[in-house]
Amino acid sequence: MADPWQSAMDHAVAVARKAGEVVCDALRGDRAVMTKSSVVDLVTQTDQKVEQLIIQSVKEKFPTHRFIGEESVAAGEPCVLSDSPTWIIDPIDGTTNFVHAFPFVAISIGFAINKQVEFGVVFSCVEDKMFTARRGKGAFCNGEPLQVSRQEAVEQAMVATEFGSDRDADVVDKIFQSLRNILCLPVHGVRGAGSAAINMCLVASGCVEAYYEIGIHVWDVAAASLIVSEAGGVLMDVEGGDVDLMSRRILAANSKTITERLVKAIVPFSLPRDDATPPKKS
Ligand SMILES: O=P(O)(O)OC[C@@]1(O)O[C@H](CO)[C@@H](O)[C@@H]1O
Ligand SMILES: [Mg+2]
Ligand SMILES: [Mg+2]
Repeated sequence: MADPWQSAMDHAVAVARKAGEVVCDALRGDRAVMTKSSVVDLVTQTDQKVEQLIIQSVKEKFPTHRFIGEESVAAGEPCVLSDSPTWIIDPIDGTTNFVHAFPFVAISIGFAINKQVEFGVVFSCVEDKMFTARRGKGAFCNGEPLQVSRQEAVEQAMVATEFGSDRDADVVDKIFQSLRNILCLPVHGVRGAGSAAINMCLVASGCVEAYYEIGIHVWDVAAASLIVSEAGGVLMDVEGGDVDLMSRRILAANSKTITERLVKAIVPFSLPRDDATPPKKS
């Protein structure tokens, strides 16, 4: 039976590539920086321009579809995932990297129906790596199949995480406690690309065994969550329960064995859910 969403996925790949050209052009020019939730939570006109490019392009082909876009939510749109076909968009995942021309920036486009991600596209545009996944049909990078690492020993694992943009001392302390616990398991190393989407694609590619973070948003991880699972990986909450893409917490890994060791090391804390934050519009 023909895949009813193949044309939508093809469109996502095409518009992600076009958005990547805009981002890479902007990397060669000036990048006016603005701030959002804190002085280190950055946004640029390129983030906003790319998100509008993607949304307008999709609306022309799929006028009844819904959207969750990082910069639209920042501007006051609700962050609500209904059963309707919904595009979950991070126009630039890794904006801080983009501002500093640190070469790991991704356009992330997830597509969900009945609250389940059906395809995911992450374009790491400086690397020119197009990561894709369709539910039940595998994960790929530039058309090559992806498979998570087969390493089951955490002591021989590489783990990815990020420090996030919260500079509250208590939150930073918890982040560092987790980092210390994990380093001392021990693990071979800890890395961070500066983008949740790229970190998760590194899990799917077998380059790191796991990625965890508390502070992410649904648009950071929706597309990459399917890329990880279709590459044979597992997704869960940092405390070991089912993953909840609206919870602002995620643990993506190559195996349950690795996740079980990491869950014991991570110091959990909770943040307001993405779908609990009231829209800013009056
Ligand atoms: O605001 P952005 O760039 O879309 O995303 C923020 C982000 O890059 O920052 C975190 C690193 O701390 C990542 O987990 C997340 O993807
Ligand atoms: Mg992001
Ligand atoms: Mg972003």
